Amino acid sequence: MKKELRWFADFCYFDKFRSSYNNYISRGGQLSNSELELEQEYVAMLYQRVDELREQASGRLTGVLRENDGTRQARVERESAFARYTERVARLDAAENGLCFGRLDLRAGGRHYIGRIGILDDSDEDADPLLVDWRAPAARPFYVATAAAPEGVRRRRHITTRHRRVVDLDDEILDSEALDTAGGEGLIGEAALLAAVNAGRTGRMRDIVETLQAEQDEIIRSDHRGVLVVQGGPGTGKTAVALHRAAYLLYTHRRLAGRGVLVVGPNATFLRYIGQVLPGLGETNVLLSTVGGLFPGVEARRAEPPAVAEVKGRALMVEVVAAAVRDRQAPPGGPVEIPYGGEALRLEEEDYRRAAAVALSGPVLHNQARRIFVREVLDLLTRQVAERIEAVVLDDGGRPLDGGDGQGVLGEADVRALLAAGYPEDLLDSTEEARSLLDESDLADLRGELAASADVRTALAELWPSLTPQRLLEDLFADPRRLASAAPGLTEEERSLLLRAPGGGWSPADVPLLDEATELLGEDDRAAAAQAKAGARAAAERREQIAYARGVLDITIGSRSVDLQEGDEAEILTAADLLGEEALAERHEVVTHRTVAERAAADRTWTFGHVIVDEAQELSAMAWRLLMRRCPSRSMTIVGDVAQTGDAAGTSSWERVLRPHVGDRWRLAQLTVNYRTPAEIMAVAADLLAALDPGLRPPRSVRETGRSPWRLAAAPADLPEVLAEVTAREAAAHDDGRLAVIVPDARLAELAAVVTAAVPELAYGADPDLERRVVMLTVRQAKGLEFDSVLIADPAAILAASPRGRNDLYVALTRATQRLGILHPGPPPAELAGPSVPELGADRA
Ligand SMILES: Nc1ncnc2c1ncn2[C@@H]1O[C@H](COP(=O)(O)OP(=O)(O)OP(=O)(O)O)[C@@H](O)[C@H]1O
Repeated sequence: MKKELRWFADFCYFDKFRSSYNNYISRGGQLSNSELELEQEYVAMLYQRVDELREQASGRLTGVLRENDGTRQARVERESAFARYTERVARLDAAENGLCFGRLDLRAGGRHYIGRIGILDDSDEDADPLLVDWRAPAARPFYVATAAAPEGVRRRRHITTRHRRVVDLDDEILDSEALDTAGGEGLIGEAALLAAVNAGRTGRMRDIVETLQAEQDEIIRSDHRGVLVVQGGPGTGKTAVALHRAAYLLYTHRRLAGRGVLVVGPNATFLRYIGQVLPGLGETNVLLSTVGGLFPGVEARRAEPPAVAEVKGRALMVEVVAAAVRDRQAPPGGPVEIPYGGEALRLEEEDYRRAAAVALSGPVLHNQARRIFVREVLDLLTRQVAERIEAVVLDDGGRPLDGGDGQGVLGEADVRALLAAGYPEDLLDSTEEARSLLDESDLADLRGELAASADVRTALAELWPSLTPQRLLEDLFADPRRLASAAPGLTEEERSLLLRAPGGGWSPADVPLLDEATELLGEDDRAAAAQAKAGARAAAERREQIAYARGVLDITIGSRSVDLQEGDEAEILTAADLLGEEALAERHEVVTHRTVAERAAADRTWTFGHVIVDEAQELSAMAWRLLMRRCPSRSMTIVGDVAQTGDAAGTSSWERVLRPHVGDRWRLAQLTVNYRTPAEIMAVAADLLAALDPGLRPPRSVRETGRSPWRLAAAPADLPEVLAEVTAREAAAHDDGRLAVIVPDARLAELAAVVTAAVPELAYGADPDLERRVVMLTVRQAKGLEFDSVLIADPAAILAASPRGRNDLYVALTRATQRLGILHPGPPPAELAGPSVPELGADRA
């Protein structure tokens, strides 16, 4: 048997694929050369068309940049044309690899070629497209048609290309008659899938448009309205499906592009891992973020113990934050004296209550209410000062006192008294009669003086502070009394977990609290101060625009083949001079040049057209509140696996998570096939899952590898050295794949130090580089990722580290696409002592 066929047989042990192997063999394992050539011709024609389209779009882009009509209207039009052509070029670029990957031969005659983008036949408007976008309805049968339900398709062909060359064809005949006449030519589509899932990992997730499976396609194309929960075991393609759904929705509902799609993932490493998938599909109106990244201006880098994050994530924190705000509006507990004009003004508690009641009588937030409160208190203080003035210059009957000349005009003594009482000097100049001192405009001036007084301002700031969410939380966490008052529902011990000195930055679990606080506080007074800085910002923006313009020139002129006219070249090559960065910047001055994703990232109040949440089981109740605010339409796709929940604040029930926000108005879709983890490894994970919850069923693996996972015991003291040696051996034995060593949180630093000595290329740390061949991760870091080979060190410590230890170990066990080894100090944990993971002989150690 030929080597390739043996390789193929390796992957065809599994029953589901034995038939496709047999079919391949019965075809003689031969590809028809003439078929290959025909497809090559067609694919070459498609690439040529793409090249033409790209040239056209680049030429138009250059044209847009050369226009210099300075009217606002022209600038707006230019901006929109610029965005359109830039996006078009990006889409065409993104489609370069695997432009065309399928063909459907229809029972009714005719055929569709399926690819990454749609290409129309310009020469004949009525003709079928030359290439059908994978998201178009006409492409759907490519993913869902079966022999039993062929959807009008006679033959489905997978076309594999490499660098514009067709290298393989796989046909599936979906018509039983054709199957007979074709002499047993049968179902071979799975070969492309198996080739994809068996391919070596690169540290970057790939798109799966060429091999999407029916259950995945159904989810991707399902209605975008409402909340869709996609539950599936490890490796079932939840992340892949979520990302392809984003691409599908943006293609199908173009207006979504204006508001963008938010994709939320568990950490920065994961976001980098999936970061290429959507741009690779030509979609850019997507913001990838963690929950911690969704509060502009705050970088949530602070590390804190899981127990602290768990308390911060509880739904009860809604009340705590609200109470913390209310406490900042509490009466002072007695009269307040405010120095003014050499004497003290006095604010009774009752006065405070009255002002506060007025301030809070409408639907206003703390900082808006403050403005009303300040107005009320200033009115009150103004009256007090006025009364004092009157007491100085009026007699008991309200008549002016004799100023010394018997005419009722203020005398020197009166003026001195008024000045001492804080009455402004300039008002006294033209005054003849005390009563006239206190008309409306005088009172307004008097009020203005009060408002400007430093003492009055200090008192007001204490009575009703203008608060940023940061200050509210810092004050709250720094003061046990404030915490006790705001969080009576927490135990003493839980409150002490929240205590910390001000400063030191913010943690991811703080971000939903900051967001919650902002909702109650509203804009603080610093917004006004910020406006004063607007001038400086405008200048900075202008600099940014100029830098941008320079970038535009570089991109459009330097790196792209543009549609040059005769003699244009010299001109365009000096376009920076011709247009000038300044001039170009000006053209972009009125309308923003930032992408939807950039604008959304900078704006806390931005609401997205659709929100996708990955590893959604990990999110706390507070994080859900934040996300729901970002998506008032509740058009959401939530993907996760409640059996993989590791975060103490996470959930084991979608119902519990969603009920407060959407009641029972959500749909559940399930993914059942595991594309990542081979059956041998999944058997180990299944034992653990049964221990976790006998009701849970692991997903069915799509393949076997014929390789059993193994475990190896080490003396506890030797574990680091043994791990280093095993890692080095494993890395050397499979030098073309990615290897991950998954370790307990608490041992990362210690084990990394020893393993690095043996494997210097090891990546580890807060945000490790997944493209390195060998990486050491905690379970939390490994969540959502996958590697060709995985070593797990000290599983007992992973189990013991948290109440969700079994979930964590389940995650660790299901990261490998090929090989799994487990290194345990002393005897193995009971969960791993079964026959599915045999102990390695001493010779392998
Ligand atoms: N239809 C498919 N064709 C090819 N590869 C696929 C397909 N579906 C899934 N895969 C691959 O299977 C692997 C697992 O997919 P993915 O990471 O999306 O699973 P997941 O359900 O999110 O896993 P986990 O819950 O463990 O994070 C990925 O490499 C993905 O590309």
